[in-house]
Amino acid sequence: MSPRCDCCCEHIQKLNQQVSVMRKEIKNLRQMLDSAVRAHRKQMTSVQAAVSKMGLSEDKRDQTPSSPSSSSPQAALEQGNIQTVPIGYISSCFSVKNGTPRQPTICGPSRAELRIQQSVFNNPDHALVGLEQYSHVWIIFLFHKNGHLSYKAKVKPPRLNGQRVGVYSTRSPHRPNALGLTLAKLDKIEGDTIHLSDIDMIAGTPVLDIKPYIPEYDSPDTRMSMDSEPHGSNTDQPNSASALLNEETNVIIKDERTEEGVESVLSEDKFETDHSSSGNAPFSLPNDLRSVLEEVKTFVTQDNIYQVSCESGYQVSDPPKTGPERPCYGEEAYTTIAGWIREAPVASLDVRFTPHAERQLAEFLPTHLSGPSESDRPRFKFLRSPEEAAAAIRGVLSADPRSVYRRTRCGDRLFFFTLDTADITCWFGQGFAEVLQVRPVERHIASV
Ligand SMILES: C[S@@+](CC[C@H](N)C(=O)[O-])C[C@H]1O[C@@H](n2cnc3c(N)ncnc32)[C@H](O)[C@@H]1O
Repeated sequence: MSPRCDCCCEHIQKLNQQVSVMRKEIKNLRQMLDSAVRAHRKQMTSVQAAVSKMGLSEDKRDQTPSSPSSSSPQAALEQGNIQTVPIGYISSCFSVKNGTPRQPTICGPSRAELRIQQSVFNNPDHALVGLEQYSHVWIIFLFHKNGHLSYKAKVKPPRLNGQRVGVYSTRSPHRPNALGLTLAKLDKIEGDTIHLSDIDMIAGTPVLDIKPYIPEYDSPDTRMSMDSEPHGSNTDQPNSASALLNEETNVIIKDERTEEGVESVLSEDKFETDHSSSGNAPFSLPNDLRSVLEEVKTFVTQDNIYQVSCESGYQVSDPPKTGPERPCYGEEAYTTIAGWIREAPVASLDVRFTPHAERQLAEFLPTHLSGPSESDRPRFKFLRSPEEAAAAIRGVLSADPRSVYRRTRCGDRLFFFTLDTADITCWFGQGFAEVLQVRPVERHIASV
């Protein structure tokens, strides 16, 4: 190889310098291009989100079969975008979120009224005709007091004491479409107004829909018992032992759902009453299986009802933190729920009243009583008596209504909530809540 001359070397050096400058420029250009692409993508995403919010998404518009004008109500409906119109607003014994039961079954005497708006129907009372035949109704409503509309994929249910689970495995109010669903007791209907109890909605809650609760449609265990009605004669019936177990499992589910005592649910009376009350013929077992049924009953009414192994055909208890066991036979045989619903890490509390609080509560007049001499006494608007109010307070407090933060960080602070026309003050100790004061809410005294 011939030796390089000086000028060649110099030239090569210059070229190398130029190459390295160009490399740097290329690198810079790449970086600029990358960030421009990122910015563009971001912009596109937000534009797409805005477009789909308006119901004008390109993809979806192409899929619309009958191509109605994209801004028509029909197109909006087909794209899943509807303008909701509340059919009415809840008046209830809970005025603020604090102290409102987290689920309707927590506090039986919780009461509410719902008046159907005339702006929705010319004759709102017509829309309620026939509903009086049902004992319970589903109320679909908006969590209108969610404050900020933010939501997260994982939430911390208060009963899980800080543990996180997917929002769709909970009844959290904070969800993309702030819709609530409550199964309420239908007390009576007066014209355009429905009177409810067992509710967990605050006053002013906009209601979007009402549907009758029909166990045969809404409750898997009832669906099973309908299927099993013709057991005595049906040749397609499953073998008798498994039919028996299936039926019995239904009984267990009823117990879990209603949280009634095991004994009461497993009694023959209750079993038959449940069926007859839902309009079905009473379920009857072949005689030779009755003794087996008795054995099964004795077995499941033992303390370990939820710890029976799958081999015996019963549902295994779901320990907190683990997923539910699947049914051992026939998927539809019974429902399963997350273990923490039944066995939450947050224990229920004993509730007590100080003598002072008891006296204050007794001062409240039952709703139906009035008289000039007693006009200075506070009166409930929804609750029927001080006893009913005491039961409601017990229901609310025994479920520990505090947020996880309050419970863990400032457990010794006083807790205030309003129930109907009473302001309640209480405090929490280890395993209990004590009501210290029950005072009338000023504004209600003035308006009654
Ligand atoms: C956990 S949610 C459950 C509601 C319903 N049963 C459900 O499963 O969709 C019940 C809680 O929502 C809150 N809440 C009730 N009405 C509300 C409203 N209109 N806006 C915002 N939060 C409400 C109260 O704090 C109540 O304790």
